[in-house]
Amino acid sequence: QDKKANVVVIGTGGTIAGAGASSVNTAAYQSAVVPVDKIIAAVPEISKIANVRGEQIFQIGSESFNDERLLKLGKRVSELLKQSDVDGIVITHGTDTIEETAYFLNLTLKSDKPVVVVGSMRPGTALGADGALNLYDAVLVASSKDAAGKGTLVVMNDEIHSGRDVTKTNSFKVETFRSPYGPLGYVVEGKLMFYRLPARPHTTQTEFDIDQINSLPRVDIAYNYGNVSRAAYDAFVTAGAKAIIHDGTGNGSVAEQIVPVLQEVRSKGLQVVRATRTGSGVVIRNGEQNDDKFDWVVTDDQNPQKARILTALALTKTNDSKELQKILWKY
Ligand SMILES: NC(=O)CC[C@H](N)C(=O)O
Repeated sequence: QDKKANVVVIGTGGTIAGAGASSVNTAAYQSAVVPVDKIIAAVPEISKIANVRGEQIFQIGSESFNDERLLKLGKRVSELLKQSDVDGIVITHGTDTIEETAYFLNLTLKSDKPVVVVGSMRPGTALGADGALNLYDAVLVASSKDAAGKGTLVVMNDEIHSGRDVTKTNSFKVETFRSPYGPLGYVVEGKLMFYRLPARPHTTQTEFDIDQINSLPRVDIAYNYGNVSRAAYDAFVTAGAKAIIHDGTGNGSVAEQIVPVLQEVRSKGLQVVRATRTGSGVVIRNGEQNDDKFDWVVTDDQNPQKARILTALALTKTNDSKELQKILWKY
């Protein structure tokens, strides 16, 4: 690179901003305590690859992300992306909900500039801390023209993932982020190596624009298991949900006592979205249940938490179940 890129690192908290009482605390520590400027300063190698400045937007565990914070983050990223003196963005983020934030940004940002979400599984104080290298790699990706136009990316553990696909699969290991179809590429020794491209529309190719969205309709997720009852569904209806993601067993199957509940939910105007709790695969329309008859919709391969994000965005555009189904299959 002849000229160093300008990258803004937005701090939101998480373990990458965490600190433990001792170096052997790899999994027990306080997250979201180290300011973003201190996290950047701890990796002086970064100044050789980019001009970086930090901006602290939140200092939270990512489990505490809500729609309001998601919108605030998205709007700030969008604002920065419009500045000619900003070439790329890195967001330091707790890993628990990275996949939701990354999918949301992937669907709503209107820019080709690289946006990279990064976290760590061990705090900076731990033996084998992974945050410094992850941050270095994230800045590298955010500075690179090769990463432009590929949607919002998640960089962790030497891998570059699409924000659409990536999901956290292990509660404590460094090797926790996986995409069902593999990462888009690697970052090794300061080099980006891409092998795949996202097939689904993202960022500039979608109908969702963060600048135009000021609130998200309430969408809840009802987890299913043996002996499941209607209690959660009723509570979500009472709370004012506009859609319920039925986090179903297997292929989004519905227990016999829940079938009439979902019919009732739909008759009250809420959308019913069948998803799978298995962690992978697509839910087949009219497979386990007659979706045509009940006017329910199915997820494609989005896990329930990603389906919640997409459904909420879809409901800002339409409340027609056929349109919603098309959107779930498109993105
Ligand atoms: N590894 C992590 O980042 C987890 C810490 C915290 N629960 C969070 O998601 O922010």
